[in-house]
Amino acid sequence: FVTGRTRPERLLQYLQKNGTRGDANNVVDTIDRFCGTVEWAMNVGGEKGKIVDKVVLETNPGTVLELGTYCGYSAVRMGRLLAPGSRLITLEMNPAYAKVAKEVIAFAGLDKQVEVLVGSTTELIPQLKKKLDIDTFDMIFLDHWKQSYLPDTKLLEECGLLRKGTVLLADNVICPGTPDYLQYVRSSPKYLSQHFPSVLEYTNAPDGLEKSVYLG
Ligand SMILES: Nc1ncnc2c1ncn2[C@@H]1O[C@H](Cn2cc(CNC(=O)c3cc([N+](=O)[O-])cc(O)c3O)nn2)[C@@H](O)[C@H]1O
Ligand SMILES: [Mg+2]
Repeated sequence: FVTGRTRPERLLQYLQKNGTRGDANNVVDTIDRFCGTVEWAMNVGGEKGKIVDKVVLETNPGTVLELGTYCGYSAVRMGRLLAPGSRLITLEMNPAYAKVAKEVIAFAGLDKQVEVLVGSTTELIPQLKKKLDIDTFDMIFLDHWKQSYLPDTKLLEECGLLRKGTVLLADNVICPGTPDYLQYVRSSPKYLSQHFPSVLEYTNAPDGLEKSVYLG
């Protein structure tokens, strides 16, 4: 048994005990085993994760921005598929979670490709161009507070961080659900959206991902 105070700490302890350091595929499988057999956690998970893998491989992004790192599962899942020299920036406002995520990402051997920034999206998004030598992102993964998806998408547009063809991939558009975000990306002429039905991580409850291409 593991003795961490918080769920992310228990997940990290389980990984350190049962995982293979430097093997990102094994880290993904080990976290999925923890969540499937010991304790549920809000990672995108294995089923939806296969759809994330497909979109990342099709997009082959040089720069990825993730909103809501949590334990770093999806950062490792996407980071393991990036071409050498590509970068994934992930934003996490909870310092304790960010600390766990940094250790999970380092355990997977991806600390060169993946960078965790601690702070809220509202505070960090306007600073990204200055902080990083990144002009626009090729892909955005939204997995933070569901009511923040829409305002943060508009903020990304206003800050000029999207370009023609940027792929937005949103988790949980069915469960817990992001109705205002879905309505926006499906009705706005600025986006071309596609829905990928799936199940909520580690359960058989209906959920799904929404892939929306920014048309500029
Ligand atoms: N504006 C924000 N800026 C930066 N980090 C944020 C922000 N909002 C939440 N976070 C961070 O995301 C992490 C994880 N998180 C994600 C959510 C929202 N996600 C869910 O609530 C969720 C819930 C379920 N579920 O209930 O079944 C399943 C999922 O896949 C989910 O992503 N809340 N905290 C937390 O560490 C939090 O600090
Ligand atoms: Mg999620």
